[in-house]
Amino acid sequence: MLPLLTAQQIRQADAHTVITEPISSVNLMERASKAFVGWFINHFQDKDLTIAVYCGTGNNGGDGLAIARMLYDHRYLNIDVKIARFSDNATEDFNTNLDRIKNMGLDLHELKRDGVLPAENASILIDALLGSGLNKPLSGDYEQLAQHINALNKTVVAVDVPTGFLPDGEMAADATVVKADLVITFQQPKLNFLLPESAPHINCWEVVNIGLDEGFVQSLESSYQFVSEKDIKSILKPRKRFSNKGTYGHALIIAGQAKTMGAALLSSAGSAYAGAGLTTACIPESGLTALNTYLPELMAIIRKEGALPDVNWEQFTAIAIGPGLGKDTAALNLLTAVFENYNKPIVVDADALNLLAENTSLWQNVPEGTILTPHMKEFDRLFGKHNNWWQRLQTATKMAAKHHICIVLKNDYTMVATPDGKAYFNSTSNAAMATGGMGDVLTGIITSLLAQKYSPQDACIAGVYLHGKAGDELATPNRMNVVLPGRLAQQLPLTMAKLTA
Ligand SMILES: NC(=O)C1=CN([C@@H]2O[C@H](COP(=O)(O)OP(=O)(O)OC[C@H]3O[C@@H](n4cnc5c(N)ncnc54)[C@H](O)[C@@H]3O)[C@@H](O)[C@H]2O)[C@H](O)CC1
Ligand SMILES: [K+]
Repeated sequence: MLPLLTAQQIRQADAHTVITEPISSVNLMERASKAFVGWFINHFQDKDLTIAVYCGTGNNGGDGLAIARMLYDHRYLNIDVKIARFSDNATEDFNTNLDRIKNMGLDLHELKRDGVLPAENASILIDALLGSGLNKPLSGDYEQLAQHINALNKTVVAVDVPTGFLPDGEMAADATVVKADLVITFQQPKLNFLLPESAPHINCWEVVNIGLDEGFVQSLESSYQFVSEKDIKSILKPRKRFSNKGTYGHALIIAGQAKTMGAALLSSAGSAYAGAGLTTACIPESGLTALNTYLPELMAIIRKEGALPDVNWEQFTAIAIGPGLGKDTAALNLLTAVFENYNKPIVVDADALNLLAENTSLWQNVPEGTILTPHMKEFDRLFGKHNNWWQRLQTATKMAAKHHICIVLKNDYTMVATPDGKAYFNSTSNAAMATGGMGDVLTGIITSLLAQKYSPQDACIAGVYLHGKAGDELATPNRMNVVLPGRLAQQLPLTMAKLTA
């Protein structure tokens, strides 16, 4: 796992590295700038590019000066450096880099506090005005300059963090931020890059390693982790020789109404293709033909109107409830019965989440390790209205700890909050997957992994990763505009085989 640190923790790691490596802070700046330049020149290979580097007078600006110098050394000769002298303060490393760049033959301009905005002929702008040191929203000269840069509509590459973007914490919805086509960020993605509020400000980001002390970073025991393929490979267990269907558990999916059988079929397919030994769908009688036709490998328990189905709860190694279930009394009775009769973790999705939100007394019977899989609206129905995703992240970790459950809060970087108060951000999935039924398949996958005896935490982290990875494998090489959930389910055996090989 890659620990995701707050800006304050990154500063600590920075200071620690300077002392223990040891390396001077200006050399750490040199290393960071070199890493930026390495990525930049690989992707912008035309040395005739006209580049303007906008520098503040803090360390982000110091990076900007070092980057300009290094690009010039790499024979990018059309470089113009603009220094925003909006503050009387400058850091020592900024000043050192200013001394280094003077007399190199580059164009250096100073922008004063007089509000005159600079003309701009360059095609690429490097934003090194402010970075992770941002301590208040942009105002005055910085805000005007950021608005001016945005109005130019040029390609912007930001150093570490776009100017005005808060790396972590609650950011005002109307904050002025330099809009970056690309952010080349140091050491790790900043937490707010992973939240939807970043969408208007950041088109994409890349991480470059600047060699902060790994041991120290791990010792900070960050509450936030970024999940990588390596982590999933260590979670997933290959299927064994001499195993049989009993080895891989029996999942029960309680889902669907006459009109919403698709949700039951897709979640059951997710479970079957993710490898549960047996998958039984608990569905209304009207859905039986559809079930048998769609996937004959599935088994059925029929729900008759007005009666609870006769279920031998203990025969199932995992149970999911919710997709397409509806919110009528029958659905509520079923959910109540599941909570009362089954004391192992239960996957609660869709309508079952809404029922839980409306019937808070149900909470007392929620088994430990239970997994909730809400999207944003379901999450807010459960836990109250939130104004932004930072708030949702805090609530998710708090509620997961309070109720000893896992909460899978779905989005581009789906976060899994766990009973120990941590949050794991997923790194797979793509916009082609934004289509109805995708969440049903995810519920099936997580239930399947739970049935196969993965812990609730591992089932969530690996399930979310596999779901996104299967979607990536389909969408990315084929440049597919949309990936349908049923097709994604069929991809799972291949995705899982590659990760367990
Ligand atoms: N470990 C690392 O990741 C390294 C990071 N480097 C670079 O350093 C910056 C952070 O530098 P810092 O000097 O702390 O802050 P900034 O340059 O972002 O800001 C300078 C200064 O500006 C003031 N300020 C903050 N907010 C505002 C505002 N809204 N309006 C006006 N002024 C503001 C405040 O006083 C700040 O201190 C990081 O992003 C990297 O680019 C190192 O180069 C290598 C190690
Ligand atoms: K910046």
